[in-house]
Amino acid sequence: MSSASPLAPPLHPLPRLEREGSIDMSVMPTSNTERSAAAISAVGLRKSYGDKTVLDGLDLHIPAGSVFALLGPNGAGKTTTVKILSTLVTADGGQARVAGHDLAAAPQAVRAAIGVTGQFSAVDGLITGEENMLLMADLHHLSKREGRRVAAGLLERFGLAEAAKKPAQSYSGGMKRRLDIAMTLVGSPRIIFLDEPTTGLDPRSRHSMWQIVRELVADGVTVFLTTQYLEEADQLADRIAVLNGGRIAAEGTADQLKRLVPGGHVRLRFADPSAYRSAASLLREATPDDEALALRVPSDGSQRELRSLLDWLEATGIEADELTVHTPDLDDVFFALTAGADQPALSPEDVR
Ligand SMILES: Nc1ncnc2c1ncn2[C@@H]1O[C@H](COP(=O)(O)OP(=O)(O)OP(=O)(O)O)[C@@H](O)[C@H]1O
Repeated sequence: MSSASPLAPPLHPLPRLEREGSIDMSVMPTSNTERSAAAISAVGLRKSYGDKTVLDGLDLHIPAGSVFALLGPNGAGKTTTVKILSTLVTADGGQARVAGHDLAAAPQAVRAAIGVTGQFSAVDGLITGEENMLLMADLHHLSKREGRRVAAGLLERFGLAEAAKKPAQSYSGGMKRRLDIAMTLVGSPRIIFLDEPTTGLDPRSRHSMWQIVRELVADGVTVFLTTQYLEEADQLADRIAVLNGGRIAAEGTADQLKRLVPGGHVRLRFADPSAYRSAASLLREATPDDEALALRVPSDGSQRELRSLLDWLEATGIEADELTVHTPDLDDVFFALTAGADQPALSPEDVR
């Protein structure tokens, strides 16, 4: 499996949208032969339970060595996607390749290349953290000596060395999650699925989990993350996809997604009241704030729009003392894109 830099340019840039227009819900193209090597790719994945369609043609392309976050409201099908891609559940239709292996034709090879942690924890509470690790080492057919070496190293790395001889059921939620990930790493997987890894954790444990993810990625591991926390996706993911109605409603970097919803603006602040007044009279689309001597100019924050604003200021000889770009946050994007899901959806205005 070749690796690709997480800093590679966007594989399928989102289309530019009309500023005042509605959100483009179109699915981004995913079957492009010019793509870089994928750790995970899927085309047209489908899954129904009874007459409920959970996945209705899911397309994915996740470059090796990157973090991909799948967001979606409760019941959107995030866990179902993880279960399919990790061979725990079979899809009704579509194709997927994980670590270069076809999911349907070579599920054993897929299983050997991946690790899965999250909502279905593998931790046995009745035995110690160390015993859990050694059990894992046995499952991976490591020799006793090698198993002890790997277990000790991982327990140390995840801050569990002191608690190693205590039963796992005495661990805090954060410690259990760390043990779960440590157990997954015994097999040195190149791809890890983390299904809601920080749900229920306090902020400190959440940050320590984020650090673990960053370290995994620095080691070249590909991380497929599902999360309810938009900040988590924002912090960790190279690319984020929002799952809604069984399909990917939008996909891109956090910044690209934020540009999808209206509400972004540039704030120009002036020290000189006369400069402020002339700018306000010329920039008709701007919302003035007389008290702060500031103008709020609608903008998607793109380089093109910023350049045209700066060019305009230059041409008119108006000098702003401060220019700040404000993009909507991921909450805005999430609410806007998942309107129509099972629970009441809010418009971007409602959440601003
Ligand atoms: N084994 C099953 N049998 C029947 N329905 C199922 C089964 N597994 C999942 N579902 C249904 O499929 C839908 C998607 O479930 P899934 O757990 O994938 O959602 P999710 O996005 O992970 O949600 P959450 O954020 O709440 O964990 C839900 O409506 C769920 O009830």
